[in-house]
Parts: sequence; C-alpha cells; structure tokens
Amino acid sequence: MKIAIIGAGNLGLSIAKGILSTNGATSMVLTKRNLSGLKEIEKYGIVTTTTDNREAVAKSDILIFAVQPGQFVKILGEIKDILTDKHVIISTITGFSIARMEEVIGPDHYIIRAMPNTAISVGKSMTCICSNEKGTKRVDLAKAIFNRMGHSMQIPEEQMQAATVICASGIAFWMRLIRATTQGAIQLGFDAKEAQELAMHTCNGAASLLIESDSHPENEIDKVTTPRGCTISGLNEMEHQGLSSSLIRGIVASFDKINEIKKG
Ligand SMILES: NC(=O)C1=CN([C@@H]2O[C@H](COP(=O)(O)OP(=O)(O)OC[C@H]3O[C@@H](n4cnc5c(N)ncnc54)[C@H](OP(=O)(O)O)[C@@H]3O)[C@@H](O)[C@H]2O)C=CC1
Ligand SMILES: O=C(O)[C@@H]1CCC=N1
Repeated sequence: MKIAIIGAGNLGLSIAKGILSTNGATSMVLTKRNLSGLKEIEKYGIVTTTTDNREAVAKSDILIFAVQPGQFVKILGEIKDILTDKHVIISTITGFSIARMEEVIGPDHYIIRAMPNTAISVGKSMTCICSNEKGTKRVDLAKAIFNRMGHSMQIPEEQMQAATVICASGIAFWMRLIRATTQGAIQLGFDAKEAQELAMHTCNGAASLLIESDSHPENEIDKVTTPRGCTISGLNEMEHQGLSSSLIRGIVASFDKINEIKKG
C-alpha cells in the first residue's frame, strides 16, 4: 500500500509510526509545512517527507488527512484536480463532514472519515469509521488498515462527534484516571515510578479482562468486592463523591463543546 499522510503533526505522526511498526505500507510520504520535526522518521527506508501535498498525492493510493479543520478546505482545493479513482481519501479531521468534503472535491471519490486516537502509535487505537456512498466499497480496506493498529468499528456519520469524545478525547480522560490512581498509590507509600507502573498495568488488566472474556464490568467488580471488605468501602466512597456521575457529566460537557465548535 502506498500511503500519504497529509499533515504529520501529533496524530499524523502517530498514525505513521503505527503503520511503520506493523509493516503496513510499501511506501509512505509525509507532508508538513515545516519538516524539521520529521528527521527521526525519515530514517525508515520507505518514508519520504515533503512540503508538496500534490507530490504526496501523485505518489500514493491511500491519502490520510490529519491537518487542523481550518486548513483542510485549502488543501483539498490544491489537490482535487489530481485525484483519480485509485485514491482512497481518509479524513481524521474532527467535525469535518463528508458533505463538506464532497462540496470541494465532488461525490465521485472513495471518502472515509476515521476517528482514531493517539494510541495508534503503539498499535492500540480504537478507531471509528464511516464513509460516503462510493466509499462503502473501501470501508473494509480502511478497517484493515486501522485494525493493524488496534480495533475499529464502522458507525453512522451522525455518531462521529460522540465517537470523538469517547475514543479520541477518551485517551485524556483515562490518562487522568491513571494519574489520580498513581497519586493515591504514592500516598500509600509507593514511589512515583512504582505507583505509575502499578496504576497503568492494573488499568490494562481491567480492560483486557473485558476484551478477552467478553464480560461486563459489574461481573468483574462482583468478583473483587469481598463482603465488608476494602474494595466495596473504597468503591462506595468514590461513588458518594460522584465518580460515575462526574465521568458522565464530563463526557456530556465534551460532547456539548464539540457540537458548539461544529456550529461555529
Ligand atoms: N490529537 C488527537 O488525538 C486527534 C486529533 N484528531 C484530528 O486530527 C487533526 C490533526 O490533529 P493534531 O495532529 O492534533 O494537529 P497538529 O496541529 O499537531 O497537526 C496538524 C499538522 O498539519 C500540518 N499542516 C498544516 N498545514 C499544512 C499544509 N498546508 N500541508 C501539509 N501539512 C500541513 C501541520 O504542520 P506544519 O505547521 O509544519 O505544516 C501540523 O503538523 C485535527 O483535525 C484533529 O481534530 C482526530 C483524532 C484524535
Ligand atoms: O480536543 C479536541 O478538540 C481534539 C478532538 C479530539 C482530540 N482532540
């Protein structure tokens, strides 16, 4: 697969690393206006970097766009006359609808929207995918690309905003939970490095229990909560302090904000 990543910033570079670490491309062109941050990745033989988006498009079949929303229309306008039927256009751009893309380049292209998260750089992204009508023929290809770097799910386009909050912003939410657990562990006597190790591997184990046994969180909680034991005491205190409620409210606030940004 010949892949171009247009906009090799935080997310674009994470995607590039994920693809490279799973040998998911035969060639890769990364674009940016300022190439100075790409020296490290240029060491991979199959990677070239350029400021010229047209060159990247001409050399590639799969085009992954990871620029900021305000930069996207201009870039699509620059490259639309060299798009052909070989190209699959994958946009990771938050809040940028397929209809808006079609307004610039027309509907006769394979257009996919993908919402990955930064865990793509370590092959653990949860990526949601939707497409335009023509793009339905390339959804399996897009899923195959993202499944090499984690897990993917096809969803209706109207759920993309919600998926952004749960999966992309979700990385930040889970990081804060891991950090809070780390702070608790330090207070209980572990040094900072040990505390983080305990917190992150326990988090990983909890998610793996659900993923690998197809279980429900409450089933797993029942197995840990000894009657009159320490787990239920801690858990109930967390709930008295609003743990579940604050998470749900945070998710909804994030969703309200993303809808506000979209309207703006
Ligand atoms: N960060 C995340 O977790 C997620 C982000 N997203 C979405 O992905 C997109 C990118 O986000 P993020 O990576 O955080 O943003 P960044 O600002 O880090 O990356 C955007 C990149 O685009 C480059 N760029 C700007 N203009 C051009 C141009 N004309 N041609 C080529 N490259 C250009 C910029 O580099 P330079 O200035 O050097 O040109 C920059 O490296 C956003 O739309 C965001 O909403 C989606 C899911 C998750
Ligand atoms: O915080 C944001 O608005 C973007 C969208 C998802 C991740 N970062």
